[in-house]
Amino acid sequence: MASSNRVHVAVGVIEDDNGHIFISCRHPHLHQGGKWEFPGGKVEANESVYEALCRELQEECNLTVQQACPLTVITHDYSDKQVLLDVWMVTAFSGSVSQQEGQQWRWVPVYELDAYPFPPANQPIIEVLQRR
Ligand SMILES: Nc1nc2c([nH]c(=O)n2[C@@H]2O[C@H](COP(=O)(O)OP(=O)(O)OP(=O)(O)O)[C@@H](O)[C@H]2O)c(=O)[nH]1
Ligand SMILES: [Mg+2]
Repeated sequence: MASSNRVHVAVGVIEDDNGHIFISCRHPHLHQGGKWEFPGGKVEANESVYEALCRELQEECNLTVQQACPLTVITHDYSDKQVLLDVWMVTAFSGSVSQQEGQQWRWVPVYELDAYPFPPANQPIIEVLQRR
């Protein structure tokens, strides 16, 4: 499949003051359903990645991004879909954060991330976080 079919996704690793990371469980009917994820979603036309990150985190988590910086970029080919994950570390935010779309969610310490099944594309993100 041509690279233009690759889905560009803005992904936010949100860390609270205790060093815990916000994760939620994807609805079963979605792509990679039942796996845990970092919040985020597709970058729309005419939108920067940062704008997409802010919009998705507002929609999905009721979180207003105040500061974020790029963490890593991952391309991954699933059998049914090609993705480019543009992963950002959210270092300052406001809002009463929770998952807004009925998904299970929790804050977990970085060393516990291994205990959760994530989509295969996420493994490098977890490694980057654990190496910091
Ligand atoms: N949000 C998010 N998506 C991920 C992660 N890892 C990963 O492979 N993806 C993939 O990225 C793609 C797009 O993410 P998404 O489903 O959140 O997109 P979205 O919020 O715009 O959803 P929508 O299509 O319902 O509007 C999905 O195919 C999903 O499987 C992750 O950690 N977080
Ligand atoms: Mg999403």
